[in-house]
Amino acid sequence: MLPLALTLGDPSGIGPELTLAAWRAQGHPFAVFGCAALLRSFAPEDVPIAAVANVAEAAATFPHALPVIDIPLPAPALPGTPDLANAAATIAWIEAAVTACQNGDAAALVTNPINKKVLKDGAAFAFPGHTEFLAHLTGAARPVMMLAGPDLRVVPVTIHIPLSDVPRALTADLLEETIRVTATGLARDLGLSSPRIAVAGLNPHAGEGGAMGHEDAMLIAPVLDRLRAEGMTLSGPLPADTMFHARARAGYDVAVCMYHDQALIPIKTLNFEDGVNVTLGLPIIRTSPDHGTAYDIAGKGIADPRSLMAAIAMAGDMAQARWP
Ligand SMILES: NC(=O)c1ccc[n+]([C@@H]2O[C@H](COP(=O)([O-])OP(=O)(O)OC[C@H]3O[C@@H](n4cnc5c(N)ncnc54)[C@H](O)[C@@H]3O)[C@@H](O)[C@H]2O)c1
Ligand SMILES: N[C@H](C(=O)O)[C@H](O)COP(=O)(O)O
Repeated sequence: MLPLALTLGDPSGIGPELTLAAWRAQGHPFAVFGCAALLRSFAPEDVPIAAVANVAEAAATFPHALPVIDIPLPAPALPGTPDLANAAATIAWIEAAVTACQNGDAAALVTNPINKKVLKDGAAFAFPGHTEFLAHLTGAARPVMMLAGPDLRVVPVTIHIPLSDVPRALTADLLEETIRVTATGLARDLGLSSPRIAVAGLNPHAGEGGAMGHEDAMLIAPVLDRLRAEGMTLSGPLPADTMFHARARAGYDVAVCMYHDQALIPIKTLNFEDGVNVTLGLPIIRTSPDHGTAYDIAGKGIADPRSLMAAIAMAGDMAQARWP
């Protein structure tokens, strides 16, 4: 199978050191889209760094050196101290890696964490994160963020918007499209042909019959009724505070939640070390670790590589399932 395309992410975050650890693990082969000089600057002797011309060359290189498709940084990258001058290169790594996937040179995209504000301030990055940027680059109409771990899968319907904007952003169309993309993605890439989908309410106690809000009964429930009539297996709108204990989780394959933290608090509580961020609804496969740039520990050699390694493994498994 083809190698993966791995982007280095924020060069001052923990992505570079996690990438060295992922290469040492010698899991699914990958080509790094990043800066060879940066990686050489702190790679130990047992991790040789080799600049390669393309992903195909990376396949032969990977067993004995970390292959890098080199797009050099303009400024030194100090761990934990981002430099806005490096924002454009960070974005260029993502663009080049997506092109490699679109050209069929790479099997899937795995992205190390970026810092959205650094990219916005340093390069006028106009997107809330990878999810929306990758949809823009690939022409995908409705990208869906899913966080998947051994104990839970979650999908936030609304993502990187202020909590105060959630009720206004939560439309029947968005909810319906998110559920459809989720069901399709689980069937195509994760072998769940008729996924059991639990849907959270927006309000406390799912609105308490209207006493604590109307979105649950007036917006969410009619969408679920419509999709159930098509044959989908859906439960909800459920009170979110009793959806995530072990017995509740045994009753579904994925939890669709109304906003970012309603989804990400339970998954990062249960599976922070090995959770994976998967973007559904794209024409390419994309995974990412479930964590961010972790400036507070960058360069200290204590960052846990397991989430990145899980993202690499999941990307390889999804590619194998899609193109056996
Ligand atoms: N996939 C992504 O690109 C992605 C994901 C999440 C957050 N972010 C971005 O990262 C930046 C920082 O976000 P944050 O502070 O909310 O979250 P964070 O995940 O960077 O850090 C939260 C805490 O978890 C710790 N942590 C994170 N990853 C770790 C690892 N692998 N091993 C050990 N400890 C780890 C950090 O040290 C920190 O104490 C923000 O700009 C955010 O948008 C990007
Ligand atoms: N909300 C995501 C998480 O906590 O993992 C994170 O910001 C990544 O978003 P993108 O994949 O859109 O960059």
